[in-house]
Amino acid sequence: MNVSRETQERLATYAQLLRKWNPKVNLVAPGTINDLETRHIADSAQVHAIARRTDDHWVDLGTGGGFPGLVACILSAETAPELQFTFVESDQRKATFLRTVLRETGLSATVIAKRIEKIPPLSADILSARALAPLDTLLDLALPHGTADTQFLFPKGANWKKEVDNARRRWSFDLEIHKSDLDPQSVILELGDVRNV
Ligand SMILES: C[S@@+](CC[C@H](N)C(=O)[O-])C[C@H]1O[C@@H](n2cnc3c(N)ncnc32)[C@H](O)[C@@H]1O
Repeated sequence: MNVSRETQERLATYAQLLRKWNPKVNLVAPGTINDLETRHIADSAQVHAIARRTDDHWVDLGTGGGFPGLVACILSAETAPELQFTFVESDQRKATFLRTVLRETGLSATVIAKRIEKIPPLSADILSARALAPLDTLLDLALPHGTADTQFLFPKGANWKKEVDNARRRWSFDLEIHKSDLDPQSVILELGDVRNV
């Protein structure tokens, strides 16, 4: 990754903490921990690369161990330092992990350790979520936290076409499909102008 030394150090601190916490908190599937940099972090960096640079507030729902929100936060400290991040993660131990990484990397972001359905609207300019729910139900969770202009960014696996077809039954939206550089079957769905039909 072509990033500054400071960003490299922050990513290394994050990876080190994740490896330390993972056996107890299950932040990523144990079988994928060896691919942390090449899989989870690189996957999240692709989302950051697509995100608009001009916005104020990025919300990541169901952040878990930090994908893609915390990686985007670390990378944005270099590319878009004004961008504010909010992570919503209802699991208290995972939320504590996220706060620990923020403290150890010297970054600030808001961590809301509550259920997405229970919190007031967040007015996201950019809203991301990975592995939280199928697109149809994901939009139920995400839309209350967006605005008319929100850029929705959802990494999806091999099933993405089916998810889009299902979602079109209840939702209309502009869609741009970004192919993943890491897995030929995976994509990042970029949605805009999302409406209930
Ligand atoms: C499968 S994990 C994915 C974590 C991360 N986004 C990733 O891709 O590695 C889903 C996460 O969403 C959280 N979650 C699920 N439903 C939620 C809800 N309604 N409100 C807040 N967090 C939720 C879970 O605690 C879990 O950490």
